[in-house]
Amino acid sequence: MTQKREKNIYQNLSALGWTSFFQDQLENRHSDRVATARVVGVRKNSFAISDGQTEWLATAAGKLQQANRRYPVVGDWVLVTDTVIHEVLERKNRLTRGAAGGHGKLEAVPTRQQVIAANLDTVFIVCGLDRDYNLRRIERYLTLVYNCDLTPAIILTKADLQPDPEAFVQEVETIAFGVPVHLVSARDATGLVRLEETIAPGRTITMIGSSGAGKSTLLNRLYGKSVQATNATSEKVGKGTHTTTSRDLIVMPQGGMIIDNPGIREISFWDADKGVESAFPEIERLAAGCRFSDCNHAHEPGCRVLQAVANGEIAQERLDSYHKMNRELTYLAERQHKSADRMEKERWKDVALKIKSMKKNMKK
Ligand SMILES: Nc1nc2c(ncn2[C@@H]2O[C@H](COP(=O)(O)OP(=O)(O)OP(=O)(O)O)[C@@H](O)[C@H]2O)c(=O)[nH]1
Ligand SMILES: [Zn+2]
Repeated sequence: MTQKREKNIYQNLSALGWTSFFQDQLENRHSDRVATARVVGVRKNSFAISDGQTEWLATAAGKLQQANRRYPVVGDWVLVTDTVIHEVLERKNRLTRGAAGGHGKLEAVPTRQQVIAANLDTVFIVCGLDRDYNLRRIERYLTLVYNCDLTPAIILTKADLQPDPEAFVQEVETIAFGVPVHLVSARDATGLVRLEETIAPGRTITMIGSSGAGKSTLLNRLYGKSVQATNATSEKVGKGTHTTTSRDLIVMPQGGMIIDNPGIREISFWDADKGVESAFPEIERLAAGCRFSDCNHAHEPGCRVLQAVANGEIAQERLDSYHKMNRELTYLAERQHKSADRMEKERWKDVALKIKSMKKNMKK
């Protein structure tokens, strides 16, 4: 490959978020037939991929279906020959949640993970200032994002529907602890300029929030024209249906990229390592002052957290929410440890059986 062509390719890819983290993975395996591309859309049986200049459809090689292989999701960097993806590069990070398990119940335990998007710089937690507004749900989203080791920003949409939208910002800030809270309206363009700064060239953002929170509308507004179908434009299809069906990565005129996700009804956790510390820093800080170092902040004497609830420093709902998520994450972590243990035991049982049959054969 000529140096000039290589430089051009690199420029196109870096506009899509390509960095040395991915480049390093290509060491020693350069082939002219293999191209690198980013997954920008997930269709039923294929993937839309782009190298920053051309976009085309590709399918995943059969071997990627194996359980221990990475299967492409939107935002992934892949190695592709013509229209076949045969490898998904290691991810810088990913947004995952638990899937399946009981329905409707928040505390239902998920049985497998669902990677929503990969290689992200910021996650927009989008919440409408209408019936969608729910402080406890924002807390849950924050916990989900922190547990995936990602950077959140909170976007409150539909500011135009409230006479005093700033009051909501103040309330959200009491649980956000330094996470930026943006107030926007797609009606009168409130807050859009400030938001644009976060969509800097090469950066990837994904939006999560319930159906109808205003994600697609916001994306269209930021883009300057309609690139994503919204509930309003597809109303004839029927109410209550999700408008966003594919998770598309859209390159914005601001230079960055936004991934619009279909509304998430159930926010089940999958990554549990981080616990709830990051999302409830004030409770963790107070907990250090409890009389017992293993205090559960339930009914123990000398509990600093319960004291704070009693004197109004911390809302009861906030503590309830803390307990609930803590229970979920602890249970999930234990279960994942157990199944990892079980897999390890089964592996050794296999090895022992193989040795036994080898010995038997040697004796013959
Ligand atoms: N008044 C007002 N309405 C808005 C605003 N943003 C979105 N809406 C309305 O809210 C409804 C839902 O907006 P969408 O953008 O489709 O919501 P979504 O989050 O993308 O929904 P899904 O694609 O189902 O996840 C539509 O009727 C929009 O017109 C806003 O800033 N102000
Ligand atoms: Zn305590």
